[in-house]
Amino acid sequence: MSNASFPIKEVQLGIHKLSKSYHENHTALNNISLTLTPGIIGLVGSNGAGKSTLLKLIAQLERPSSGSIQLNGQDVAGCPQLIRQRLGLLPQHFAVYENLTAKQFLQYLAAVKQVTRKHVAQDISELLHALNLHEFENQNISTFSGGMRQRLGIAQALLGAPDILIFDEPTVGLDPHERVAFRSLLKKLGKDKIVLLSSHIISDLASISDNILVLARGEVCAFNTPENLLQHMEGKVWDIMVKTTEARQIETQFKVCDTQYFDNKTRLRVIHETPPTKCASSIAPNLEDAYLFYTAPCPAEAH
Ligand SMILES: Nc1ncnc2c1ncn2[C@@H]1O[C@H](COP(=O)(O)OP(=O)(O)OP(=O)(O)O)[C@@H](O)[C@H]1O
Repeated sequence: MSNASFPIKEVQLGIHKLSKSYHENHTALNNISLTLTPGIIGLVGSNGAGKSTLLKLIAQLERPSSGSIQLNGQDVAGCPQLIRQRLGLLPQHFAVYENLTAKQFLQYLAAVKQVTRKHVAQDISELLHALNLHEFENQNISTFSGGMRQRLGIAQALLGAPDILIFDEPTVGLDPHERVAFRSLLKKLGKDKIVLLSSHIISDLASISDNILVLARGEVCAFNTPENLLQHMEGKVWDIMVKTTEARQIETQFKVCDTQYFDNKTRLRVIHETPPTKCASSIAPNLEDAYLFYTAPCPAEAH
């Protein structure tokens, strides 16, 4: 497919049968195929599920063992620059130059990234404002708190107005106010950019993601809108109040996603296709239930 079939501003990433193995007998990512278009894609999965591996492959920081990535229909294998020049990246471990000020750091990175936009100084000033760092722009980064560093990391990813944004756990270290501000910034960005966002905090992704991508053991378990994921869970989440001794038995048979203890009773939130017990009542699902439905092993099967 040629680039001409896409509108000038539109960006599309095609991921085709992508696999990555770091060792002979361990596959970090197994045969993943996806099409990503502008919008916010929330990436979730347990530790080691393959989230960072997928993000690193898309960012052209690592090469796949097999499979391919296409930008607007063009295979990027021989030309990683195709993606790199349109990419903003906040890696999981973000390094800074401690002795530069926030403004100097962004100026330096703009030069490294060869940002050619006319008004780089104005862009930097706007980014410092958007991330609530303008008051500290002339302060050395060595004096910054963890949350301020993370915001600086987000600002540097946005330099040059890239149309593919990758944020690996961006909300780590942000206080609740900053999380809210970051979410509203993302909402604006997601209108015409592909924004890939990984997090362990499902509630952070629930309200802003256009689609949620669930990875487990290197494979895609689900890729759907939050609404469709919730709809799929209807009638599969149960509230059960039993004697504490009976609760133990239920825990060994079903996926239990919450447990509350009272005097001699226990309330369980259970995920199952059919009522797990006679006294189970159906309750409204949330995205955490959906996540556990796809990723948690069923205890009965594990035995
Ligand atoms: N450079 C590497 N060398 C060897 N194994 C690696 C390397 N990077 C990742 N892995 C392995 O690949 C698998 C997927 O790791 P990855 O970092 O992608 O998971 P993740 O979902 O991002 O996990 P986390 O939530 O803990 O960050 C893990 O088993 C991990 O140990």
